[in-house]
Amino acid sequence: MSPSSPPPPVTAPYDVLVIGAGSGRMVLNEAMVSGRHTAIVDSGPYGGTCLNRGCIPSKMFVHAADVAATIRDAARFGIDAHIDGVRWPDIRDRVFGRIDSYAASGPGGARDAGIAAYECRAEFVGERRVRLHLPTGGIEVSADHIVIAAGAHPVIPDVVRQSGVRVDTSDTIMRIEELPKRLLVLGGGVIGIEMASIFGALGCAITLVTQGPVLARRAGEDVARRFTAIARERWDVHTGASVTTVEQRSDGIHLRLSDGTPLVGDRLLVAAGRRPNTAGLGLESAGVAVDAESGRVLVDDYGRTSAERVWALGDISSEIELKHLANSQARTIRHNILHPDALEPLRTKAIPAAIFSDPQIALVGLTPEAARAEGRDAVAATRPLSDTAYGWALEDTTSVCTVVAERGSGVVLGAQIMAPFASSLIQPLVDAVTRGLTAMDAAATPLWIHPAAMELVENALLDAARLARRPTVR
Ligand SMILES: Cc1cc2nc3c(=O)[nH]c(=O)nc-3n(C[C@H](O)[C@H](O)[C@H](O)COP(=O)(O)OP(=O)(O)OC[C@H]3O[C@@H](n4cnc5c(N)ncnc54)[C@H](O)[C@@H]3O)c2cc1C
Ligand SMILES: NC(=O)c1ccc[n+]([C@@H]2O[C@H](COP(=O)([O-])OP(=O)(O)OC[C@H]3O[C@@H](n4cnc5c(N)ncnc54)[C@H](O)[C@@H]3O)[C@@H](O)[C@H]2O)c1
Repeated sequence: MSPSSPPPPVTAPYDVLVIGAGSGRMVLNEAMVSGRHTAIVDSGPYGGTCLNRGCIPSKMFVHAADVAATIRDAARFGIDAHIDGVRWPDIRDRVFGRIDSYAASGPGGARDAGIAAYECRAEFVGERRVRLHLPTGGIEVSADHIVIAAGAHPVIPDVVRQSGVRVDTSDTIMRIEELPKRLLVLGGGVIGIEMASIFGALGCAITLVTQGPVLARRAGEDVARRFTAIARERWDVHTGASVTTVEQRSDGIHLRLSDGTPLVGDRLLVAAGRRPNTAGLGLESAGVAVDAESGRVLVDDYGRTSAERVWALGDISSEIELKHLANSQARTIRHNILHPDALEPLRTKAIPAAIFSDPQIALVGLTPEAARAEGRDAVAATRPLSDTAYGWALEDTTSVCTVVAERGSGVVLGAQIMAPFASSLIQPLVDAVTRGLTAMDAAATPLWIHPAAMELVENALLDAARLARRPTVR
């Protein structure tokens, strides 16, 4: 079969059919495909959110933003430099020039690997029976196992949707034609912060509105408070705020907040959370149960839905929406389909996360508050990067690492970092939490390169080990 030709209509059942060619594609590796009749179907570009409109493009933009920020900051180091121009079309096209061709080759790549790849919407019409809405007409296929990996989409709050004003989401903002002078951002979570960091560094004036009291709430109270303070110096930040009206006027998009504050911008980016793509999937006819409130497909510890031999993974079923977790779930479900007598549970512990803002934020395990809420007797040691030689090199005044450890045993329960490259610096702490290492073991077993930024992590671990040895003061 040529890479671009569609698969022939099939009447015989597939052994495995995957709905969603984002993380779902990982289910169909060589071991799974070999000797089996497999298929994958996707209604959008292959590669899903991460490749086409999520992790990868956003981080490619983050790098361009970091370059701009470095130039703006250069005078602090005795180097006078200024930005002569920001060529947005070139920044954008560098990103999508690479990504779009990669995505376009997805179906062909799958076919070359022996998978029947369909490019259309899938809808359950019965127990492990799916209608494929091909442009040439619908066909029905069945499969012994079906994996639902259909992802999630951005939520548009009612007040915005009902206004009829054209807004952006993370699906569209990275492909716009020109940079807005003033960007309104609704939402102070991961996407809001990353996009504000990118567009702010590229020269847009950012106004960010969020419901919560701080930005990056999930990073823990201390980091969230520190990050919010930095954000307030750069952007016009409105916390604890809700939007009551949205209006398109000749001079831009106007928002009014519940306290009466008027705001105006050239574009409005809505980053108010995401909702699973269950609508139109026909899950009822397949007997797949969905949580009414969150809209997530319900799965057990092994990734099984309520329907026999129907599995689900990634953003459609997971409370934590991260690509590395979705990939891990795909690997586990693949194992579970191949080894029905030796099922493995989905990973639920020590799932790291990062916000690729400026500065970056990264976390794993418990925050000090979460440890307290779980009734743990825990200590928290916070170290600034400015205590290390690398911090001096950066003239850093804001970066910190907190290690949370169990009092007595010193076992590392969690960590939060706000620093340049926090998404990389966190990795030894991810290892410590995953393996249940004590802070002293994690700090003293390896040698740490001097004078690297990683000494921040070593120091915080040593502090946590010391604190954990102290008895509780009552
Ligand atoms: C802007 C942004 C930045 C992000 N950055 C990061 C990051 O840095 N790190 C990180 O870990 N995570 C990041 N994420 C989250 C990450 O992208 C997702 O958690 C991950 O991609 C989810 O994978 P998935 O396979 O569950 O869903 P998806 O990748 O969304 O795949 C679902 C696929 O199913 C298809 N589909 C849906 N319905 C149907 C249907 N009825 N029939 C056929 N096909 C269908 C869709 O077209 C889609 O291709 C980011 C997300 C966004 C939005
Ligand atoms: N670096 C990464 O790993 C990365 C990057 C981007 C996205 N993601 C994933 O995508 C998911 C979705 O991101 P997100 O930023 O859309 O969601 P989020 O849940 O992280 O943040 C949503 C924010 O919007 C605010 N909000 C919600 N409704 C609002 C309203 N009506 N008015 C004002 N504020 C409102 C919330 O208070 C919250 O701060 C994340 O949870 C994350 O898992 C990950």
